[in-house]
Amino acid sequence: MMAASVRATFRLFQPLRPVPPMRIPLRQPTVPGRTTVARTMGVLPLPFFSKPRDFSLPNSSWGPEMVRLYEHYNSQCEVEREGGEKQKGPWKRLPSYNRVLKYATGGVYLSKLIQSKARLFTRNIKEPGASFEYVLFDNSEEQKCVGILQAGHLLEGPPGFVHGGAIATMIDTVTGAHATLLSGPVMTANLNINYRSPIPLGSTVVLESCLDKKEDKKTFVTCKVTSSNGSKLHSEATALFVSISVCKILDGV
Ligand SMILES: CCCCCCCC(=O)SCCNC(=O)CCNC(=O)[C@H](O)C(C)(C)COP(=O)(O)OP(=O)(O)OC[C@H]1O[C@@H](n2cnc3c(N)ncnc32)[C@H](O)[C@@H]1OP(=O)(O)O
Repeated sequence: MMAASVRATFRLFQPLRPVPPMRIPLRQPTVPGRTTVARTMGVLPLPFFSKPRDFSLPNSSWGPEMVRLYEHYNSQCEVEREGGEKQKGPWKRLPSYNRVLKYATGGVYLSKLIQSKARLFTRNIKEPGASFEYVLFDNSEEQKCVGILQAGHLLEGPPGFVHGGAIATMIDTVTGAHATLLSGPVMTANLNINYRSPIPLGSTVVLESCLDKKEDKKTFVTCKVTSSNGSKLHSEATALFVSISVCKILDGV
């Protein structure tokens, strides 16, 4: 019964795009001599619904390079035409939440129904600036996705530098989000990374994911991690994502 209702809710799934909150019919008590009136309620009471916090907006832990790069891409999300009219620009900022499924269903605590303590790995540390501070921007025309990452002190690997697993996590996150935008629900099948130069802890880097090719269920992307001014190559990667059916995840794959 629960699995069926979860599956029904999942039909609303739209990767990285919020859907409006569910409107639930609420029955009024029947008044003698009148028919039952149904009205709708905006959202269900807590704990089932709440407004998710977008973690990809600037906070006080962001350093000048992180802010500069954010503003660089954010200013291209909306452009002003000659008459002062605003229109969509080439880039789109992707909002980010600490529960993927909660967001995908417009605030429904779907992941609570599946696993109450589940949190997105890259958004599970509350202290701002301590781990992954990042924001993603997508350029659908150029089939590119950019991630700006400020790597916090909890991501240490070699003394003073970022852990290779943390770098892999961010590459997987940027390429995974990109592949999802390109192909719908996917899972990482293969990720190959060459680490070229270490990333100093606390620094800001840019991850650029580009579509290589699509073949049936397979989406191939490449990714480069560079210093914030682009002068140093830190890592380069290739990744393969395979399209999956969302029901497969619910059935335990
Ligand atoms: C918004 C936040 C974004 C975060 C993104 C994070 C993404 C993740 O981390 S996902 C977690 C890590 N990944 C996993 O756990 C995946 C585990 N693996 C699986 O579930 C499955 O093996 C899966 C889904 C990848 C592929 O299974 P399945 O759907 O049965 O694919 P299958 O039909 O066998 O293969 C499809 C094609 O892909 C190819 N393929 C599958 N796996 C691989 C692989 N590892 N390497 C190379 N090719 C592969 C097959 O050869 C086949 O190719 P072709 O069509 O040319 O014959």
